Amino acid sequence: MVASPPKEAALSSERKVYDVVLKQAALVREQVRSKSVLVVRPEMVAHGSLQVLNEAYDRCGEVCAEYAKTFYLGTLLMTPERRRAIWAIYVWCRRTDELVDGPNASHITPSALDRWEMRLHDLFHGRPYDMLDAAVSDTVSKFPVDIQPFKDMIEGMRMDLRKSRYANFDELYLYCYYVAGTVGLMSVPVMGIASDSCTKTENVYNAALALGIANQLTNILRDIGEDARRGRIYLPQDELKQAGLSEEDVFAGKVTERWREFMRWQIKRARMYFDEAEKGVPELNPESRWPVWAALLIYRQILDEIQANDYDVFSKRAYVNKAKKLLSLPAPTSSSPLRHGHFLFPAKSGPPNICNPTPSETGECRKLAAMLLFLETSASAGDGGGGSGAGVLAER
Ligand SMILES: CC(C)=CCC/C(C)=C/CC/C(C)=C/CC/C(C)=C/[C@@H]1[C@@H](COP(=O)(O)OP(=O)(O)O)[C@]1(C)CC/C=C(\C)CC/C=C(\C)CCC=C(C)C
Ligand SMILES: [Mn+2]
Repeated sequence: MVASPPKEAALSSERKVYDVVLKQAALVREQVRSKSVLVVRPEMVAHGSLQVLNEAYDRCGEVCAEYAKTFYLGTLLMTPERRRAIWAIYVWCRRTDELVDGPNASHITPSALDRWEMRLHDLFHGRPYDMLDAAVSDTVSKFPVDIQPFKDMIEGMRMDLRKSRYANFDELYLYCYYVAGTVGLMSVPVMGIASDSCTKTENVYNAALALGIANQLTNILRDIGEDARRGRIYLPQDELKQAGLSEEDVFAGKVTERWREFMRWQIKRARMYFDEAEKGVPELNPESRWPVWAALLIYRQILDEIQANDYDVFSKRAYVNKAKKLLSLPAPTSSSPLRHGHFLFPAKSGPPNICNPTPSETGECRKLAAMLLFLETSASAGDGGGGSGAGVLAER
């Protein structure tokens, strides 16, 4: 993604990534303008394979429900077309992550990632390799999703293969863009931007990028102990040094006052990116706002849990239990939204009013009830993807 010839070498990662955001926003603006209103094209497959395609999407939904309860929870409120498109993108992202973070990761090589990128190119050109790829092929044929964020996520996996230390936040930011900011860029064309949105497209994409960065920074802070045990430290080396901390302190896993001070700053920065992301949610298609709010609210609570654990990310794994997930799905009153946590749900973008639902919101309430039921019955309280699991998605 980021070919930086010498003259651009001085550009910060945030600037380089923002150029990608501008390109993505321009692309989708052009595509939507050419279609005037984005019409999801009917199934472009012969009847026989329609059945296979539906099965493929169903499988994607099962994988998302199994590996990423928080994201799956969010998708239950989306329209069926959008929901299954996000499932397909989720599965592609999970399979990509599993190449370097799954049970077969020790065998992965740069050439295997090159082969994965060739498969990506094929599925974008209607030549899917297997049924899970076919769901992504169908998704990208219906929504103005560009290949660049997918290629950049693979670049993030190459970075994970060759790099286990990050000199400064600029390096870490680029990594977070590659593995997580890209998810936001992939998702916006499916989530859709509200027809009455008055903000620039790039502002929505920037918020999506910020949610990815915020999620990844949170994920890194949650997994410091786990990653250190694998010999990986994502925390910026210069910031550790400034805090009077060394790599040995990270490996020793002691919670000292210096460590607490260091973590307070890391958490504060992650929250700043969540704040940036919040600005974009009200600009999304109404049916996509709530899934993103739910994912944002629940994932951000991991930061609260890290603080509640007195910053002990070495012997404890911060997670949001089901009760707290349920509580974080606020239900604003009919007159005005409740003030929840750190922000007020602006009337036009808050979740469905489940106190005095209007007829249109009754449908939303049914969906919300489905979400709550899913939470109640879901086996574990895992957050996000809950790790790489049994590798059932490994590249075949
Ligand atoms: C409803 C919703 C948010 C849908 C997005 C679902 C989706 C496509 C998620 C893909 C996640 C994934 C598997 C990415 C592969 C790389 C990776 C593992 C990224 C990390 C995700 C969580 O991983 P996990 O919790 O499983 O961690 P471990 O593997 O156990 O260590 C990341 C932390 C990044 C996830 C990034 C996002 C979810 C960004 C989503 C952003 C949007 C949907 C944009 C919303 C739009 C606006 C305007 C805010
Ligand atoms: Mn992780």
